[in-house]
Amino acid sequence: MFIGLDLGTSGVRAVLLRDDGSVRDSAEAATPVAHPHPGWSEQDPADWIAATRAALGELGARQSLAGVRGIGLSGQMHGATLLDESGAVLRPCLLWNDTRSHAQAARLDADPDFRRISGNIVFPGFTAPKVLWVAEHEPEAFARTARVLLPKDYLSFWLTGRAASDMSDSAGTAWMDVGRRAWSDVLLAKSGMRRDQMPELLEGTGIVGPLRPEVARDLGLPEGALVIAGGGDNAASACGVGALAEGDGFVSLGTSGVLLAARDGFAPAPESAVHTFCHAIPDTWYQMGVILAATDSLNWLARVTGTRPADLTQALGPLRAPGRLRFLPYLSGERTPHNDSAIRGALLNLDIASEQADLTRAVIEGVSFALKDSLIALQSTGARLDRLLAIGGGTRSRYWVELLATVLNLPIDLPQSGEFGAALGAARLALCGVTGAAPSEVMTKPPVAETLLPRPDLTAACEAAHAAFAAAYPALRALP
Ligand SMILES: Nc1ncnc2c1ncn2[C@@H]1O[C@H](COP(=O)(O)OP(=O)(O)O)[C@@H](O)[C@H]1O
Ligand SMILES: O=C(CO)[C@@H](O)[C@H](O)COP(=O)(O)O
Repeated sequence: MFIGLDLGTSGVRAVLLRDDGSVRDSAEAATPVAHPHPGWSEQDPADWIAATRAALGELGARQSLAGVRGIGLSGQMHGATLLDESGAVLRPCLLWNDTRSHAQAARLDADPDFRRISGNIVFPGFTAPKVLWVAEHEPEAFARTARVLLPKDYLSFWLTGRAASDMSDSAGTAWMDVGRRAWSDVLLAKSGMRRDQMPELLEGTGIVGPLRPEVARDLGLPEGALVIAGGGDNAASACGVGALAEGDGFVSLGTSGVLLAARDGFAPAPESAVHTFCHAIPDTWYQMGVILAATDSLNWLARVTGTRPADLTQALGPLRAPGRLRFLPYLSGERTPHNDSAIRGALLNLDIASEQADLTRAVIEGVSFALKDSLIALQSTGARLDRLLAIGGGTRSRYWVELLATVLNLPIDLPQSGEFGAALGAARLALCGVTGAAPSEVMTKPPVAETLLPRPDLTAACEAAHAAFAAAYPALRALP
């Protein structure tokens, strides 16, 4: 048996896989996020460990974990976890949606070597500018930094005692030569870092090592079980839904919104503000557009209206054409296509008659229009997407998925209920890493429960509303 552990922003999810690759069970535990100042987003790595314990504890209460041979990891990308010489955490992890390092990111991005070697814009969410922010604002913590680890790699370090990362997650640091799948000494030096502060780089199926005996006992796992490097959450999700080759892709409605296209080769296009990263399997890459607040936008509305996201979407009834109420989902700034960490969200055309359901529709329309901007950016790089598979918590709303199919003008497949996300991908990477099975055999596409087609009666209205949405960004940006 194999376990996949996905360290998401909102929690840790554990999936138990049988040796034949089928899912036996899963469990999850929540992790808090702190926003001590506007634009800041942090987590305490101790909470990741507590949530891992809780999720595995729940799994172990229902299933025997004695036969587990491998544990694969997946996680939210880009976070900077700073450790001292002894391996102790120096400060809370600065997360992917923390935009405080915009000035440092702009400075690094102005040096053409970063885009040339890493193939990507240096977004404020990436790891390098965050560590530079620490160097400039918390010099004592920086001086004591012996190692910087991504969130799932910190978990891997705690599990095994070895500091290792995988290509797909490390591609989001801005320190990597993404085409050559190696750390770039040039980019490290230009951000004041040294190679000895970096973890060893493995492919996603690479073996990090066996569990530390005390950790194995703590988690109720067998002592010989191997930890497998795994992947950043989007690459791992791609493994979970079998998006491995050109033409395969998915849309994810999670905290962030992601539109991902698998690519056979490395074809960077930083000017489009899409991300070009290594896939979690060798010699493969992918491209994606990322928006920073997808279900986070709905969560914001739920919070301020004192309700729950599911209650908001369940109250919607059948799909309607977008009205004039417009939401710009830039609550945490935006990556694709604007690369603008200073921009913030907006509600336009509020009316005295606007109801809560109108706000809900406007929010999920705004997120869908932002994903359309990502699709346009992806298509400009030559990525081909004829249909998409939809994953993430937001897909529990059929209204949202049908709207998205209509806005993107692409058929969207909804997988049958069950596991198909990053935790499954991580477990599949563990299976391949331990047994040597070929990823193409193991990482199959999920059975489709339903395909939602663009609604021809609503496509023109969605196109017009998207055009109005796109025109609002420059106007919003120009405001003092
Ligand atoms: N019925 C629903 N309709 C719309 N959104 C939902 C529904 N149920 C849950 N969600 C959203 O799904 C989110 C969690 O999605 P998930 O993909 O697990 O996020 P992440 O991986 O970023 O932690 C919740 O924060 C919530 O906003
Ligand atoms: O920043 C990115 C990708 O570049 C995000 O996709 C994070 O990796 C977080 O993902 P979720 O918690 O929304 O799954």
